[in-house]
Amino acid sequence: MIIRKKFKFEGAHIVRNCSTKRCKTSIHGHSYEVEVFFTSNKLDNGYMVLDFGLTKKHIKNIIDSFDHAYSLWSQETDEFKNFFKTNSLRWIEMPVSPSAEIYSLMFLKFIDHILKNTSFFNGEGDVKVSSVRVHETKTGYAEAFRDDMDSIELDIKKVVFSDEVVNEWKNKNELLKILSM
Ligand SMILES: Nc1nc2c(c(=O)[nH]1)N=C([C@H](O)[C@H](O)COP(=O)(O)OP(=O)(O)OP(=O)(O)O)CN2
Repeated sequence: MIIRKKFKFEGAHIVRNCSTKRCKTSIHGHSYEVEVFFTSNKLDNGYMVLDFGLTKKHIKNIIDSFDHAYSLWSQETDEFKNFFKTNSLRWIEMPVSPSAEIYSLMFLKFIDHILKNTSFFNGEGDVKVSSVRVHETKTGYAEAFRDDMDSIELDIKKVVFSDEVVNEWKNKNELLKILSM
């Protein structure tokens, strides 16, 4: 059985080295929709794969981190990076350029890590994230599956959230502990 929970964020970026000129040369934003798909080998005591409510804790925090935020590629120049870090409170620095493909793979990895390091107490089975679909526009999305997990090097421990982003996390200390595992 598979369930899906939808999240959204309003984010800004540049995707360097892509083919589309506007996309690679100018800061622009999207109203992203993120669909997260979960599977399990059994249903919990409420006959659910995973109560949707439980996804609104740490998983929602991670995706919402990118809301009203600039996704900053770590290979930008120091001048460019410093500009964002000194003039905008909400930013995320990431080791790979923020295409829709990368958002979907990165969220898949974060959610997989969170699920592996979270205990559930209502008879849940082996709950796994099976894929993450990131709609960048009304017409285009990317979807990352578990088989894609090692397709490119993307270490989530190298993703840096600005202080403002972290300080807005609900259950901040719990999530920081999970991310440090
Ligand atoms: N495979 C990908 N292609 C493109 C990505 C991406 O992440 N993965 N990103 C972009 C740009 O960010 C761009 O802003 C979105 O491109 P596009 O879908 O062409 O946007 P439009 O609104 O112009 O498209 P419509 O056809 O008008 O809906 C580019 N490509």
